[in-house]
Amino acid sequence: SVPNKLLTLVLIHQNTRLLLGMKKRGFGVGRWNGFGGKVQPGETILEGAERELLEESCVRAPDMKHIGRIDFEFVGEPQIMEVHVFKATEFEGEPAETEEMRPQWFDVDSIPFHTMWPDDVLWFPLMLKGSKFKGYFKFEGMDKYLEYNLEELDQS
Ligand SMILES: CNc1nc2c(ncn2C)c(=O)[nH]1
Repeated sequence: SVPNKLLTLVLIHQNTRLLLGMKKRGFGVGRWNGFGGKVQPGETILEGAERELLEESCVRAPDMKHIGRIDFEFVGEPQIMEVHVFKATEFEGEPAETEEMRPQWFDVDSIPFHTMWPDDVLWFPLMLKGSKFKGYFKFEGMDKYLEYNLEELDQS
């Protein structure tokens, strides 16, 4: 049994637009996604999310809130990826391209799901409407999930 790999994912959702980044290298290269990465030793998950957002997009989002957790299992890999999802509405600075990501605004009605992780189309609606959620996906390779569960959590 291997401890989960802690990862972060930050979405900036401002009125009818959503900030995504085109991943230029590494895990998920070639797909639009939120900003994030590994949580480092000695930092909280929130600190990791703030650090990755700044590193990958050049903006800060002090009002980001934890809105969900999705565990990803990949067939044949013992370590589960525990992704903590954060959402912000305000940000400071100008989104700018970095070595990791090329940021771009999308209208919430035209999110490029065909060039994103296949699970995103399932949980993005929950993220956009402000629900808190918990999910699990079992992937076989990078393009197919074999099973999943996804639940909205009570806000009360
Ligand atoms: C495997 N699916 C998936 N993985 C992600 C995502 N964001 C970061 N990581 C590591 C995502 O949206 N889907």
